[in-house]
Amino acid sequence: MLGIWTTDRIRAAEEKLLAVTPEGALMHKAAFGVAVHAAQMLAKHVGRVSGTRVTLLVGAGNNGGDALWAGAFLRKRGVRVTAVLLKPERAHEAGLAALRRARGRVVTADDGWPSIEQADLVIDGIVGLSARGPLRSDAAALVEHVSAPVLAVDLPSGVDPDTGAVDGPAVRATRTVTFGARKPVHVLNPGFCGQIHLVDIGLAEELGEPDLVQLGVADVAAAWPVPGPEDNKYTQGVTGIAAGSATYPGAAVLATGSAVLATSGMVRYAGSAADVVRADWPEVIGTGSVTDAGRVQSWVAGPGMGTGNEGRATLRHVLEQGVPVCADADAITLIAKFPDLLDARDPDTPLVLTPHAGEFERLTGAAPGADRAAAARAAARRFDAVVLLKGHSTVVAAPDGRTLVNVANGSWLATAGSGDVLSGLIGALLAAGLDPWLAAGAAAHVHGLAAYLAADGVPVPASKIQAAIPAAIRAVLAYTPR
Ligand SMILES: NC(=O)C1=CN([C@@H]2O[C@H](COP(=O)(O)OP(=O)(O)OC[C@H]3O[C@@H](n4cnc5c(N)ncnc54)[C@H](O)[C@@H]3O)[C@@H](O)[C@H]2O)[C@@H](O)CC1
Ligand SMILES: [K+]
Repeated sequence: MLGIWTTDRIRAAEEKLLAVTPEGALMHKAAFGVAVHAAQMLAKHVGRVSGTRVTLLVGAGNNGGDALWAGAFLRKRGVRVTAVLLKPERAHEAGLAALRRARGRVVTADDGWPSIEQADLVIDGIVGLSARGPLRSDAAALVEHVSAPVLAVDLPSGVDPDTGAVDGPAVRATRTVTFGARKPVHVLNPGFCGQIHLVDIGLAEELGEPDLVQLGVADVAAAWPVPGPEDNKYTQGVTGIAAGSATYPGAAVLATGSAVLATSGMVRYAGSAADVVRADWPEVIGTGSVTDAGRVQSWVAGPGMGTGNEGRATLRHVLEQGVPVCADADAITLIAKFPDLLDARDPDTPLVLTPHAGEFERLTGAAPGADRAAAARAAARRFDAVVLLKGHSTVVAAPDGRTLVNVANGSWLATAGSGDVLSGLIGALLAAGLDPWLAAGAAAHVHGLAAYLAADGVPVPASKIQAAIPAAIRAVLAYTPR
């Protein structure tokens, strides 16, 4: 698993490291990394390094210090460097001296416009770990002038380091070079960060347990149920799907088919779309109602199920069965409307809720807000359930506080029926006995990958995302350690 640490934790780790490191050493390492990446970007965008123009946007803290030192290193490669100082009297002293020694130009913000407009590359050292609130007006004005590719130092200025929220003008970086460890902004708002590169400054030993994690492909491969010689159709779990209706069978077909494709276990469908489901998926055992569905090891309830009395009775029944439940779409709306439905649940059996922002608001009474990880964590505690909050970055929080983020490869998942596909994957993994937090995270990973493979750069309907599930699982399992 790849760790992500909040700024408080990073700062605490840095303090420990700073105490045992010669003064300036960490900043030199960080700035050297910035300079290397800047040179790479110049080579890529301009075709050469020497003779190009780089403009540094320099704030009053160490983030600006990094930019100034990087500028000094770039001077040695023949780059024409101009530093635009937002607070000349508070600019990082040693960094500024280094740039001056290297014969870099230094101007104030008022005189900075031409150099920003003419730059081949802009290095954003306005603000880093200590950023608070929207960019101040002088910084905001500079940011709005930038049209060249931007390399952000540590994180793009104007984007909140701990939540990724943007409230006003912000840097849209082509590349972000960060130090020691990734911060929440890098996974919660990757769109503003561009390509993210981590420069090792020796922080790993001091960091401790991460605040957020991202599942690596090897983690998903290790978790995904693969049958062994001893397994049969029951040992991989039986997934029950309560979804869709005779009038709207689509959700049933999407959720059920995805469960079929996810594992080698069995799938039962219960509802009025049974005939349509069987026509598409002959291996599925279909019944008209959850009451005569037979034994399952997990239920998926909700997609296209309706929010009337019938849906309510169905949801109550599946919650009473004492098996893990993935409650999606209409099931979330029903729980929001009738919270006592959750009384039917055995508190020791896992529940996974998969709201998008609107459903989240319905469920909890408040929109997720700027801090989506904190919102998901609070809802997970409140409902004693795994909460998967959908978005470009999907956050999955467990009641015990474990939180992972799944970053989408593009936005092709934002299409009708895509959520039904996800719920089927989660249900199949729950039936196979995976920890519910890992099941939701692994399903989100494969779902995103299937969308990416199916889309191949163009819009794609949910049925094609479903059809790409085997290719996505194949790609993931290629990472299984042998
Ligand atoms: N501490 C360390 O050991 C290291 C720190 N490094 C760099 O140091 C940075 C952190 O430095 P600092 O803690 O000095 O702080 P920053 O450089 O992140 O920011 C501090 C300055 O930004 C201003 N500021 C805050 N919010 C603002 C806003 N919304 N609009 C405009 N200005 C705002 C503050 O008034 C302050 O002057 C990291 O992001 C990283 O770039 C690296 O050099 C690696 C080593
Ligand atoms: K920055």
